[in-house]
Amino acid sequence: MTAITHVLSSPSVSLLNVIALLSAVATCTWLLMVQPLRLYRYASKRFAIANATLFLYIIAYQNTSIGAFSHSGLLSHLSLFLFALLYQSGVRILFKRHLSLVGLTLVIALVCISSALPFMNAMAMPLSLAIICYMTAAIFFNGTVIKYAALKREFNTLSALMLSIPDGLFIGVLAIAGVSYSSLIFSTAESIWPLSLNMDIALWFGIGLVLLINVTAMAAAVMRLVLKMKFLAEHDQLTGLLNRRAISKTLVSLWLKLSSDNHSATKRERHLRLTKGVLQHNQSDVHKDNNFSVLMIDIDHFKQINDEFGHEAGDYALTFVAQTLSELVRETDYCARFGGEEFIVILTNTTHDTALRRAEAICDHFSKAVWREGANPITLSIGCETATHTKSIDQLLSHADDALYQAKRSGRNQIVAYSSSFS
Ligand SMILES: Nc1nc2c(ncn2[C@@H]2O[C@H](COP(=O)(O)OP(=O)(O)OP(=O)(O)O)[C@@H](O)[C@H]2O)c(=O)[nH]1
Repeated sequence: MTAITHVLSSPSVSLLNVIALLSAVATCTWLLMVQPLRLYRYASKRFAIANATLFLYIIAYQNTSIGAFSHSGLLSHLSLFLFALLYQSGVRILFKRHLSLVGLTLVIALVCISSALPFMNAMAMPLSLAIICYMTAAIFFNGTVIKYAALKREFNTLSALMLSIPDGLFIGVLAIAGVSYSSLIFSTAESIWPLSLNMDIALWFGIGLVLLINVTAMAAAVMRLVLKMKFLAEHDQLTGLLNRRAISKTLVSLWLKLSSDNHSATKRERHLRLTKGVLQHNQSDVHKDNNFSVLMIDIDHFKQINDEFGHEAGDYALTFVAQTLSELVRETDYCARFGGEEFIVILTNTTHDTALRRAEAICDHFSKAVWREGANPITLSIGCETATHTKSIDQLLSHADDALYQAKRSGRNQIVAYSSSFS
């Protein structure tokens, strides 16, 4: 406690105080604001402890100016190593990457051995500090690579780069410090900061880094959270397919592409077309490449599956159908669970005849597929309708639904194309 009071009250370490304050605020933010949300609980705990370690580093660091290569200097570098270790493990948890135990053990062993060296031979201090700096940089580098790769995959290169720059700078500083200590291994120089860098600039740099490293870690956590929430909002929990809400959005965007002049339309015109359809357009307005067809699919006698094998088996059957459908369609097509045991497939760039052939192939595949030993194959009834800009989305869906109803009425396990005679 006296050491903390000493750091905060000493006028000669005012910038250091700012870093101490920032790391304390960051610790509290992770603990008091992120932690209670029960999101990324383990990662935020690691980030909080990492910042607390940084606070410890500052307490140790303020003594290093008393004598170069003192034991408190060693402690300060060790606490920085601990900070990197905790920060990196927080990043790993956040991005769900497993720890390489062999690599970690090797790094920790190296640091432990090098920390013990100065106690046996005082001249070994620069070597010891150099190793700790390199190992700290290596640990940080590992975390940064994981963070960059994950953010690049989930978002884009620019976001990944922006959120990794502070980590990169920190690695650079550690590497420079390591090189400086290395150059002192065989010299008798006393300065602990051999580059004779202006101390104020170094401290301001430190303040910026602490701030940025925490802000970018929080930004990464928030971005991942938003992504997770978006995924949950758009996907069916049981099957993992798109849900009704998401497929409706997809239908709107496909429909807008289909309508050749949608770019020139006003918002109100577009809304009217989406809800009511456009009757006055001629066929030449339609982009051939933007054709799409809708297959409304329903599992036959699904209630019997539940009754005969239980609800869990029913759930498995739904997952089986979802997975098989996803495998049977192209990557450019869309597959969604529309509700209960009803699915919808959107076949992009597909004309009516091709859609019927592909629906036939789907039905065929299911009638032969084994989903459970001893159980009859699952059969599907499919209603098919192809989009035109003269139909609204509601009309398109209701036509596909009418066709599906017709398939059920005609005996199930078949495909029916919509015909105006149904209405
Ligand atoms: N296991 C399971 N069952 C579900 C789920 N959602 C809906 N169901 C069941 O699906 C069944 C649908 O039954 P029905 O609407 O009568 O349809 P069906 O038995 O498939 O008959 P047809 O559609 O006429 O061939 C109901 O028993 C629902 O309880 C689910 O998520 N899991």
